[in-house]
Amino acid sequence: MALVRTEGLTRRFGETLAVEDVAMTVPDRAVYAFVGPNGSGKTTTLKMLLGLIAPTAGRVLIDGLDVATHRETIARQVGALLEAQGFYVNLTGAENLDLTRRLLGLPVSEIDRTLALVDMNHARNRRVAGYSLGMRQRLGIARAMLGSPRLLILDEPTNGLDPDGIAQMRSFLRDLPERSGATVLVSSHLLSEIEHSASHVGIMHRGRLVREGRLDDLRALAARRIRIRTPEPVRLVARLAPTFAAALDGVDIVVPMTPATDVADRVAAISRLLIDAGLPFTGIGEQSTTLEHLYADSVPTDLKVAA
Ligand SMILES: Nc1ncnc2c1ncn2[C@@H]1O[C@H](COP(=O)(O)OP(=O)(O)OP(=O)(O)O)[C@@H](O)[C@H]1O
Repeated sequence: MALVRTEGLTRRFGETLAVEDVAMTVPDRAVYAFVGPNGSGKTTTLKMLLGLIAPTAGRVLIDGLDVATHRETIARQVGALLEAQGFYVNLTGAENLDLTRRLLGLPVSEIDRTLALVDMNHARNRRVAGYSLGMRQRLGIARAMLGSPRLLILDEPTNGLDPDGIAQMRSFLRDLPERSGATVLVSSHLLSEIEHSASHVGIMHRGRLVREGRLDDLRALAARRIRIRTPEPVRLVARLAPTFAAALDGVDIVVPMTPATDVADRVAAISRLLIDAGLPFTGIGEQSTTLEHLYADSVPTDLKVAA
C-alpha cells in the first residue's frame, strides 16, 4: 500500500518551475531514496509533502488524506529532518529532545526510546555544542522520531558527514523500517551514498520525476554494458563503433547491451576483433550496474551536463 502519493504536484517560484507534475508513490515501510542533482526540486517537493509550502497545482496524499485539508492529523504521523537542525547548543541532547517532547505532549519514555533508536544514549547528557555533525544529525532524527511517526522525511542527512558518519547513516536507514515500523523518505544528490540503504528510488531531474520504482527492478532495467580498458581509446573506439555502438566514457570505452545480449559471446566477439586488428586492451568485461548508470540513462543526453 502507498503511504505517500502525489498527483500532478507542481510548484512555481515566479519564473522558476521548481517542481512539475510529479506523481510519486512511496510504499508503506519503504526506504525511498529521492535522488537528483542540486536544484532538481527535491527540497521543494519534501516541503510540499510536509505542508510547509503549498503546491501551485496538484496534491499530496499521506495515508489517503490530503495534506492541504488534514494538516494537523498528518503532522502527527510525519517526522522530518530538514537542513536547519535548530538545537540549543548549551542544552544536552536529552534536554533538547525534552523540549519537543513537551510540545507534542508525549511521555518522558519517548526520550529514551528515540535516543536508543539512533544509538545516542551514551551522549544524552552532553551539551550539543560538543557534538560532531554526525551526532547532531542523529539527534535530529531522534527528534523527528518522537511520537513514532509513520513517515520519516530526511533531507540530505549525509550532507557534511565524514565517511564513517555516512556509513553509519546508511546502515541506520536500511534497518529503520524494521526497527521502528516507519517508512523513510530520504533525499540525496549523491546516489552512491544512498543506494545501499534504499528499497525504492525516485529520480528527480529539472523538477520532474524521471524514474521511480523498486531499486531491484530499476537496476534490472538499467542498460547493461561492456567496459573496455585500453591505452589507445581513440583508435579502439574508431574500430569498434561501427559494429558495436561503442563510445568513449572517460578513459574507457563502453559498449551498450540489451537485456537479450549474451555477454560472453559479445565479449569474445569484441576481443577477437581487437586482436585481429592488432589493437591493445588491458581489460574487458561486463560493468556492474549501479544506480549511477541508471541515473545517467534516465536523463536525456542534453541535460546530463547539469547533473
Ligand atoms: N523560495 C524559493 N524562491 C525561489 N526559487 C526557489 C525557492 N526554493 C527553491 N527555488 C528554486 O527551485 C528549484 C528547485 O530547488 P530545490 O531546493 O527544491 O532543489 P533541490 O533538488 O532540493 O536542490 P538542493 O539539493 O540544492 O537543495 C531551484 O531552481 C531553486 O533555485
